Amino acid sequence: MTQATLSGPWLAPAKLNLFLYVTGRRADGYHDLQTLFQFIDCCDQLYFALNPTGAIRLNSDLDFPAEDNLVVKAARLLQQHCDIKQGVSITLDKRLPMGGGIGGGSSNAATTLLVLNQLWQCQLNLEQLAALGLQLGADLPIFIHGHSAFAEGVGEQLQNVDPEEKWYLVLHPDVHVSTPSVFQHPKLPRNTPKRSWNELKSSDWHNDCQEIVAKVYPEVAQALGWLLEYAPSRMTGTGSCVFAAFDTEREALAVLNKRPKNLTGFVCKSCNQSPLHQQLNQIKNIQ
Ligand SMILES: C[C@@](CO)(OP(=O)(O)O)[C@H](O)COP(=O)(O)OP(=O)(O)OC[C@H]1O[C@@H](n2ccc(N)nc2=O)[C@H](O)[C@@H]1O
Ligand SMILES: Nc1ncnc2c1ncn2[C@@H]1O[C@H](COP(=O)(O)OP(=O)(O)O)[C@@H](O)[C@H]1O
Repeated sequence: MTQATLSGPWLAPAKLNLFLYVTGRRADGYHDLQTLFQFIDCCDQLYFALNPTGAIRLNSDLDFPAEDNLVVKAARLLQQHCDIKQGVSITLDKRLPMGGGIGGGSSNAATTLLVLNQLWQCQLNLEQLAALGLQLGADLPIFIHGHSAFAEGVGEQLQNVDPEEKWYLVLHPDVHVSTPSVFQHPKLPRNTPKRSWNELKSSDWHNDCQEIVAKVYPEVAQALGWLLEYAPSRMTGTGSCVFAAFDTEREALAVLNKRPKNLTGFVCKSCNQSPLHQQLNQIKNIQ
């Protein structure tokens, strides 16, 4: 595999939380969850160019400082952890909506860790990369892990599962929901009883954050109310995106095309192996 191919584009897929239950509050302020993660084939793209100077640079259209970007934080963390002398210029082609509960920022950071682990020859395994990633956010481990999972703890205890791969219509209400504000809300249900995967997989699926978020953000309530007319629908993560499953792309597109003008959305296919890990495996097979 040539260095040019390794430079990109590398995919950073989004995720859906097919269910999300808050089962307790921990002493460190975080909440224990039980959630089902599945990837979707909607992705940001990243490019990497190594340099000998040690500098880490980011090219992107995002309107906040590069130093606050999880991509730069991930590159710096790995560089320091492995005492790497090389630097990297990273180009981020942002396509995923931000603050929508589909994990774009965490996925960008996970792609950065996984790809730089190869390019800088750090030789960390997935477990070590996931532990490093967890320092940047609770959603990092699932993207490092790369397979759909039933997750517990803050999302770092992962059990591989294979939920049916469906077509999803995802609506993105025009609001940015802050994850900390949802977890700080006094009325968030925090004590849903823990259940086993066996029990959960055959029950109806819900999201414990949905009611609060729909109350605070009427845009989320409107999107959910509209989509529920067509199919069972839920919010992903702490919102703002809501989704419904369909058996075919055609059915999902037909509903998308009927949406009111003020709603944006997209249709995607879910997949149990992360599109990034599909790319990484291709490289392993070629090398
Ligand atoms: C809830 C989930 C479910 O997938 O989804 P998102 O909607 O954000 O994608 C995630 O666990 C979010 O993960 P992530 O977005 O990485 O959150 P973090 O940066 O680690 O946490 C932001 C803040 O949210 C709160 N937080 C987060 C996760 C958690 N299990 N309990 C919490 O109380 C904490 O106050 C924390 O400081
Ligand atoms: N590479 C990145 N992509 C998106 N958001 C980022 C990134 N780096 C840092 N952030 C910050 O994280 C916030 C939430 O990002 P995102 O992952 O899109 O949302 P969510 O956790 O709701 O899925 C953004 O509003 C932004 O302030």
